Amino acid sequence: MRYAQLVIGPAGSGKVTQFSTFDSSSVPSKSRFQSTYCSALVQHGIDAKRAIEVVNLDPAAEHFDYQPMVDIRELIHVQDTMEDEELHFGPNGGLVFCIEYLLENSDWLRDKLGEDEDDYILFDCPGQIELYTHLTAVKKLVKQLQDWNFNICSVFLVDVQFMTDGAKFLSGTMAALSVMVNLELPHVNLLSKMDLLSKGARKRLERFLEPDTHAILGDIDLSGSNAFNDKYKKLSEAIGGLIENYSLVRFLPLNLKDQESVSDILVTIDNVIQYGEDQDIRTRDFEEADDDGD
Ligand SMILES: Nc1nc2c(ncn2[C@@H]2O[C@H](COP(=O)(O)OP(=O)(O)OP(=O)(O)O)[C@@H](O)[C@H]2O)c(=O)[nH]1
Ligand SMILES: [Mg+2]
Repeated sequence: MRYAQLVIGPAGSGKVTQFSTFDSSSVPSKSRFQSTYCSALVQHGIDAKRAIEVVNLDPAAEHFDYQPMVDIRELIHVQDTMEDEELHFGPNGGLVFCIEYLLENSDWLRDKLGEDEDDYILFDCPGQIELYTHLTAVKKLVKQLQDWNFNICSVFLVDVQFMTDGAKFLSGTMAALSVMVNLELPHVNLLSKMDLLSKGARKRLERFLEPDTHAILGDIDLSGSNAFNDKYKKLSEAIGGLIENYSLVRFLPLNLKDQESVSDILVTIDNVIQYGEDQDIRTRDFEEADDDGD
């Protein structure tokens, strides 16, 4: 088995692009702040003597100091699709084309990934939300990875600054739900950039973290009765009910400045993709044998 996180989320949510604060040759340091999810996880892995690799699937990524294990830009760059005489894509169509091109050339990816057992890989994806909410290319890519023995889960990052009031929280939740329904993968939602919230904002957010629709709806201003408000209220309640009844969408706060937060998230995701279970079984067997006096 191999293990993978598909790291997705809107542009700027903090998935990876900048590795500028990351220096892979440096000594482990618990205090240095890693500015994005992937770099924080890689650094956490180094501190814990655990190999966590990154594969760059963002064909528009500019530059990073860190060398990813595989880089889609070696196969195709979004610039290629925009400058090509026939294709002439804009940046968004170009991104979609690149992911489809990767699918058509999946042998390239398979060879690059190799076949090492127990690899643990973060796939950094582009921040174009349509790729996850309704297009099929990423879904097909996931299927490929599963065929190549990857236990994979999607990790959806949302910038917490866009989630601090009821209405925003509902819309972020709906985005997460669309991704979950489309990808059909084990799924973890993260609120990134927790370090940027004030104490007050953090407190307000806490009410939303356990899915309590009343808290969320109470936060939406529906005072004053008019035709729009009445309809809007009904709609919000219906959406709230959907979220509550299915208990589907939960968000975990991620604070990259807090090592404990990073390690809690990693443990949660490891459980989801069953990373480490084989090792556990092996230890347990060993302990049982020991009890028998062997
Ligand atoms: N303070 C703070 N800043 C963060 C955090 N995570 C990311 N950032 C910053 O947010 C900005 C956007 O982060 P990126 O990693 O480029 O975002 P992305 O999700 O990869 O975006 P796309 O590649 O456009 O899809 C960068 O300037 C990061 O340094 C965080 O946890 N805290
Ligand atoms: Mg990025």
